[in-house]
Amino acid sequence: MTAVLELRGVSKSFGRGLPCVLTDVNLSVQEGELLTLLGPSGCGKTTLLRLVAGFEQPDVGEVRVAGERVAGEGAYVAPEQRGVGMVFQEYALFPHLSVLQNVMFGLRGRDRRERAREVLAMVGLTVFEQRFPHQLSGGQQQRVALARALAPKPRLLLLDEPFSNLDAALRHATRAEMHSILREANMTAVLVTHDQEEALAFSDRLAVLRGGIIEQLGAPDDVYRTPRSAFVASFLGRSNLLSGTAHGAHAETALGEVPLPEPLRGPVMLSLRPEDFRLGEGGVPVSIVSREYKGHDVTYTVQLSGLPRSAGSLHPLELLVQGPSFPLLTHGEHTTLRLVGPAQVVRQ
Ligand SMILES: Nc1ncnc2c1ncn2[C@@H]1O[C@H](COP(=O)(O)OP(=O)(O)OP(=O)(O)O)[C@@H](O)[C@H]1O
Repeated sequence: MTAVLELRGVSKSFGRGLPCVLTDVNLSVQEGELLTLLGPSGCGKTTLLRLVAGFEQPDVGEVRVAGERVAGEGAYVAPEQRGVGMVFQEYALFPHLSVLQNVMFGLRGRDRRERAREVLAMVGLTVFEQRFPHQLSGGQQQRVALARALAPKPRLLLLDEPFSNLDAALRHATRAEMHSILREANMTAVLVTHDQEEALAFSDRLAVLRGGIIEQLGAPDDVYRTPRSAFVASFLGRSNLLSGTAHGAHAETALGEVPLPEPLRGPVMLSLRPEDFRLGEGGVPVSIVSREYKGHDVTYTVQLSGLPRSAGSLHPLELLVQGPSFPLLTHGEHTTLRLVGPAQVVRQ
């Protein structure tokens, strides 16, 4: 099967002697796949999208769209020739054109009106076709932008933080709608976001970027359950990073013996998710330091009691633990803590 998008050994810097914004990026996206690029501000997400769109050129490596080399090794195909559509954070609609005219803009041929109406129906905006952008909500404007990007039947769609201008409730609804529209159209898309919840909910696979390097790539549940580095463990969800010494199937830690996913020896760093603990069901004694009440559950910060302070640390070990929202535990309360989920060995 030919990948719709393929990046091979792509590196990019913005001037001689300046550090690489992207380093040796290899990535392929299959037909109908929704892939998310996730990472902190400045890690190179937008630069990667701009390279795919054709607004930037790689220093090294190549970009292929549907098997055709569009950049690298002397090749350069202009953005408008790549068959790549884009949706941005700011919807970039023409304020003086109606919804229908906005979607028709850029289409050629006698059937442009029919095609525009077809995509407006796809995004559920047929009744608004004569309105102007300012007469629509943010979520509706974003759907017009999506319709406009889909209208020329692109081979690939790039979505750059498309939901970040919307408030929380609308962001959630628009994301779900956009997801089902893209699925229905069997569209191949790359989404850029720094929002981990969005990446987990939206994608078939996600790539976590750090300093221009893909640190981990995989299905959202795989990356969440088996982060390979301390950075991925902490960036995608919350994690407790705990050092220990591995003796085969177990590691000796401040929490006692923790089972390892595979036998190891020597110093290790473990990632333990807050939801993989139970409070009040035996284990080591702890006290509640603080709590963050979230309605459906609570995240407690707990402190291990009665343990010697770890070497070199001035503070007793504190851990994040997710618990049920009823009954609530209060500050200073003493209870017990037991690890019930798997520990993951991560590199620092
Ligand atoms: N045209 C440019 N000239 C020089 N440096 C640039 C240029 N565009 C981006 N950079 C630098 O490249 C790095 C990556 O920027 P990029 O916009 O790709 O990051 P990002 O992950 O999308 O960040 P954000 O989430 O904040 O949008 C940053 O350090 C930025 O300052």
